[in-house]
Amino acid sequence: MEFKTNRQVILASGSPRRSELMGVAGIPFIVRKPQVEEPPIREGENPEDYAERLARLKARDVAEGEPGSVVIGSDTVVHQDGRVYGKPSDKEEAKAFLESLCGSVHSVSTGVCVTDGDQDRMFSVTTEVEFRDVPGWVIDRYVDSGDPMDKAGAYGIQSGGALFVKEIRGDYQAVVGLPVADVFEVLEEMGVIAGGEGDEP
Ligand SMILES: Cc1cn([C@H]2C[C@H](O)[C@@H](COP(=O)(O)OP(=O)(O)OP(=O)(O)O)O2)c(=O)[nH]c1=O
Repeated sequence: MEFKTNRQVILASGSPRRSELMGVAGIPFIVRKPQVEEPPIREGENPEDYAERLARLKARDVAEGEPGSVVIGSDTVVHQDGRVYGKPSDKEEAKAFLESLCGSVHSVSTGVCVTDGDQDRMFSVTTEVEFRDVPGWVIDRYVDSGDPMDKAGAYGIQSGGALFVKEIRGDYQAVVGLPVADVFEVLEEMGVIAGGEGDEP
């Protein structure tokens, strides 16, 4: 499956997972990596708003140099009871994150910003993920694999982190990093996807 777009669509992301999801959905796109420092969450800011703010920073950064294009920025934040788990800074932190996430439910919020350089469309998608209790040595083995290090909450649900999952409620793709069905819907509403009503097929 491959859709056509009437404008260049740019994914403002260095994440291979996000590229893969755009490809699976058949949306033609190119990649530009945003050059932004991710600021920390503000006092009193909720995680969904934070994820949207970062998504907007990324989209805006890339959109500046790409007039006429539609740019998609995204950010994924893992959180539980008001505590935000970003990417772990080292293996010890990855282990601590996973130990506290195991045996309970946490939320994964992915913020998205789609901008045409003029208007920004922002939304976020939150998925609940329940982790089972996993023996300490399994966590150690997973941390040693290195997989957690570039991922929010120190796990990849699409990779070794799958071993922790008891149940998920919501959009799996949003946990991996991009709620691709929602992104498609926004692009369709913006008239970016060719072949819709009133368009030549
Ligand atoms: C929870 C979870 C996160 N992740 C990843 C998705 C994101 O790449 C990363 C969260 O960090 P982000 O800061 O959202 O994204 P990034 O820095 O990797 O990429 P970019 O800003 O260039 O778009 O965690 C998974 O791959 N699987 C998961 O199950």
